Amino acid sequence: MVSVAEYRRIVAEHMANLRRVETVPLLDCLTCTRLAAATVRSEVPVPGFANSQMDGFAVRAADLAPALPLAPMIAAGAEAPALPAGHAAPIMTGARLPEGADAVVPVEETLTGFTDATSVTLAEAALASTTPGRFVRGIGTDIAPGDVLVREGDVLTPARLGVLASCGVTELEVYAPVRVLVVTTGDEVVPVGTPVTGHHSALVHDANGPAMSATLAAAGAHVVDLVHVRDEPAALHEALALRAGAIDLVVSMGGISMGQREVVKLAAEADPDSRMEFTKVAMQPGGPQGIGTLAGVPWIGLPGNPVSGLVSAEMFLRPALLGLDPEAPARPQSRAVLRTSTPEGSPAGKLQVRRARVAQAVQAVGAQADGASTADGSAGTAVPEVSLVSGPSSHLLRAYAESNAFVLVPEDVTELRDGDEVTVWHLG
Ligand SMILES: Nc1nc2c(c(=O)[nH]1)N[C@H]1C(S)=C(S)[C@@H](COP(=O)(O)OP(=O)(O)OC[C@H]3O[C@@H](n4cnc5c(N)ncnc54)[C@H](O)[C@@H]3O)O[C@H]1N2
Ligand code: MOO
Repeated sequence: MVSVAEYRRIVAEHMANLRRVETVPLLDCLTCTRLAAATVRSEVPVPGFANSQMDGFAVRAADLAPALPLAPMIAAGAEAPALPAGHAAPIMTGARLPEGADAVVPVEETLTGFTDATSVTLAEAALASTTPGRFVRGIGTDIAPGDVLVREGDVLTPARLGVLASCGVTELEVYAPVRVLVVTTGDEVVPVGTPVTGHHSALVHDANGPAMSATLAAAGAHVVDLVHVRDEPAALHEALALRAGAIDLVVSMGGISMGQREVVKLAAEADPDSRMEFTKVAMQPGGPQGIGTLAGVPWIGLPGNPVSGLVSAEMFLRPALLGLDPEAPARPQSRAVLRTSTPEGSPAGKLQVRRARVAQAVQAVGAQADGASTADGSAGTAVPEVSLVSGPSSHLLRAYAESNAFVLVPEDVTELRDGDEVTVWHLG
């Protein structure tokens, strides 16, 4: 049996071989998860010019007087003629600060507002508080030339895309999305839209296909296609032959365990060039796993039970697609206090991954027993409480959908009780 840590390294290595770099327009990175393939530094300062933080009046702080004659108005995007000494210029948010001005008085701190065309009368607050730099956004205060905008491996989040755009970056090097074929298996599985009802029905709707495709896409993969194959190895080879050259990886679900009709295992046996390893990982759920090359394509074979597949993707595939350090937690990790009405078991020698909910309300550790706050008035260190959502079985997909966290029960822990401190991964 392979440990979870070891298998995570194996999957990371397998997936690292699939990475290709491409240069793409920034505007092609908006709708899917993309990873920067190189560090990008700014060549310019942002803001590129000193500008007003408020709608108001550009002034020189040293020239302040209860009433100031007006210079022409400066709109955002317009040129800003120099401010004559002892004057104020109406100025809009984002407009360039004129030469000679060093502060802005917001319109709310004037008695005349924008109504008087010839002068502005300042309120006491403006006279008392206006110092050089007040309500001015200086050159380079957000980004200085040479600042790192994104690092290799960074996800291009909305804010990072905005930062790149604000520096005028039009294209950049990213990792090409891994082109994945998602394969679901099993004679009992039918696509959504096909009825499964009836007295003798032994059919189930395909839950894995949509759930796994969405999981992979959210981690930056390009799901080229989703196909279902019956429990016939020839059908699997056929599906592959049809897509040869168009995919980098197959992620299959099901057909890898101990039965008599395990289609992925049988297809691997029928392919003399296949280099698939079928193994058991010391994890529950998600024990059976397959990895290697089948029909000439890199392959990850996940277990068919819907929760097993999704937990496997969370533990192994998502981190590898995102290029996360295999030694570090793949989600924000914290300790939490377990709340459970009955003791819960966990298999010895396996990492149990329980689906759970972290409460919004947090327990104030260090707060006094009567609920009063600590001597310094703070509420103490916040430790969240966590409750398990349903049992450990891997068909409980709805419970997974209701969860926002995993509780990771280590290999040497066989029982969980109310009040135990546990390790939690916070899912997105
Ligand atoms: N004798 C043993 N039997 C099993 C073992 C074992 O160690 N010894 N392991 C169990 C565990 S744990 C798992 S997990 C499963 C994995 O089996 P497979 O990967 O071969 O998956 P299947 O048998 O094809 O399917 C399992 C289960 O999931 C349902 N399923 C499959 N595909 C879908 C889909 N697309 N949508 C919804 N549900 C799906 C399928 O109907 C089965 O109920 O093996 C155990 N057995
Ligand atoms: O490992 Mo199976 O994935 O427990 O259900």
